[in-house]
Amino acid sequence: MQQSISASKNTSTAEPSTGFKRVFPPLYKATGDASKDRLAFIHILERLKTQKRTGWVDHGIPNAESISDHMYRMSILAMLSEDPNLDVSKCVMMAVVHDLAEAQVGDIAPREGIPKSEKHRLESEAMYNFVNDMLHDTPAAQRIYALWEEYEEGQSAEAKFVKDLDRFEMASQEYEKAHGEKHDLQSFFDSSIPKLQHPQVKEWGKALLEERVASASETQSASETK
Ligand SMILES: Nc1nc2c(ncn2[C@H]2C[C@H](O)[C@@H](COP(=O)(O)O)O2)c(=O)[nH]1
Ligand SMILES: [Mn+2]
Repeated sequence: MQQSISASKNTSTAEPSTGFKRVFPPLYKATGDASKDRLAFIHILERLKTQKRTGWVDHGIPNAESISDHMYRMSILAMLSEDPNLDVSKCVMMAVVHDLAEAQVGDIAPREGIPKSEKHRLESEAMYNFVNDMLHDTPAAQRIYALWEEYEEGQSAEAKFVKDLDRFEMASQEYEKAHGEKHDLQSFFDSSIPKLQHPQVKEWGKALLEERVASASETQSASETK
């Protein structure tokens, strides 16, 4: 068996070199049949396509986007990077795995009040279940885990850039346009745009807010002329 992300042998209580210690028994128990276990991973990915993003659902948005919708646009936004210091391919891969654990844990929104440490632990358990029990720690699986962990640590230039994309992508969802003022979505802008760090994404955020102001005044003047 490949040297797993765990430093020790691949047992259910294996502690990976990253010091991760599994607390709960895995949701998926490896059968040992690599093909069967890999299919379990392939099937669980479907939840990213069907699970709607909690923040929008909580605000009553009908037909809200899914988790993979969000990650897909982020991956395209990553390809728009003009920053020579960023590894764009790495950013694209990081964008498409950053919320992967939500296939098992669900999309935890800030308003649910789950502590960051608990959210991280639940998501680490899920990622470990995917990589260790479903994908048998193959080098490709370990690459997924490493990208996810780098995003979570948020220290590298790529991780900071992708976190910016996470925030900007959410703010650029056009629910106000689609549903008028019926839903107060101000918190989605307040919690994202002001936190943008990367110059290019800050530029995008500024343009987005200018567009939002212009659109609101168009709506306002249209309603006044009715
Ligand atoms: N109601 C709000 N929901 C928010 C806000 N910021 C994020 N969110 C939602 C969006 C997603 O459903 C979820 C987390 O998204 P990740 O991409 O980080 O997994 O939380 C907000 O300000 N208000
Ligand atoms: Mn995200």
